[in-house]
Amino acid sequence: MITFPNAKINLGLSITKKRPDGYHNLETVFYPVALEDALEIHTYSQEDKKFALYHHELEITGNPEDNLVVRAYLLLDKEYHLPPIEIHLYKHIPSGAGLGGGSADAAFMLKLLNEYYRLKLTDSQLEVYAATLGADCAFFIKNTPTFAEGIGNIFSPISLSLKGYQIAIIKPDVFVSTREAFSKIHPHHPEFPVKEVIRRPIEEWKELLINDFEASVFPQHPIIREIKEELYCQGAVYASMSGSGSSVFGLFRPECRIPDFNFKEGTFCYIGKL
Ligand SMILES: C[C@](O)(CO)[C@H](O)COP(=O)(O)OP(=O)(O)OC[C@H]1O[C@@H](n2ccc(N)nc2=O)[C@H](O)[C@@H]1O
Ligand SMILES: Nc1ncnc2c1ncn2[C@@H]1O[C@H](COP(=O)(O)OP(=O)(O)OP(=O)(O)O)[C@@H](O)[C@H]1O
Repeated sequence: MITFPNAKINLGLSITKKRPDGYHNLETVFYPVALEDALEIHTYSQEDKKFALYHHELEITGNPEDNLVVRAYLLLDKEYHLPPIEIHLYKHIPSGAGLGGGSADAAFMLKLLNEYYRLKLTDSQLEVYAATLGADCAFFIKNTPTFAEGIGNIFSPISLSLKGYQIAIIKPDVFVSTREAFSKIHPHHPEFPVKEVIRRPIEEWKELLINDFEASVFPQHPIIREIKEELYCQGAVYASMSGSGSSVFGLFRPECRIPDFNFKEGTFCYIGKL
């Protein structure tokens, strides 16, 4: 059975408080984007080991047992004693991009196992499992535009549709550590709360909708700021870094002709429709 885990972008991201457990409270809107990995599982015929993981296309660092799809499988296996499986992960969403690729893979693995082995878990139950795998993992269970607060795990649905808009996602060949990015933030409540700005016309977002990580990440990696500026030069109605970087997205009106970008070699570029 196969599924297609998709990326997310953050529309606005305010880091409001450092918590005693070391994590941070934040406010953001998660919006799904059709940039997809492919994730396929089969019951494994050789029963001498629990799983075999094969990656294809983009590289993923780390040991197989640390891969989030494997962690998702082992989490459900602990409770439901699943058969051994063979996993094929075709990676197209770049890692360390702020696009939630690893979290999406994990959440889609939970949904896939639920369906394949008829575990009959509800979305709420799947969200509880997902939340133990990563801060923004639970979003990908329902995978609809969502306002998130808490550590990124308390959700309220929002009625926001960007249908018809085009999106460009550009990721330069630089890595931003999410943990390190959080450590450089001075948490504060925003002048214009994300939840309110998002209800305003998209033309107003440029001045009001802020990703707090940009202020600390741009000085260290000026190329990310340059990409954002280029997206505005090319006609984006709104552009921002996603998550803690290093990707930047630009939203373009349905009728706008997105040019062929000419970024440095090694830059990841995706152009699609919302
Ligand atoms: C910044 C965002 O991309 C916004 O969507 C996400 O909140 C990041 O989510 P993620 O990559 O799934 O993050 P995790 O893998 O859970 O956490 C990585 C590290 O980031 C820090 N972290 C993460 C989320 C959060 N609300 N506060 C934090 O301080 C913690 O040091 C944590 O060890
Ligand atoms: N299935 C997976 N796909 C990608 N990375 C994975 C996966 N499993 C574990 N990882 C590890 O997680 C790290 C972060 O990858 P991820 O794709 O989630 O990017 P991210 O940009 O940090 O996403 P986020 O928006 O959640 O911050 C990688 O460096 C990698 O070592």
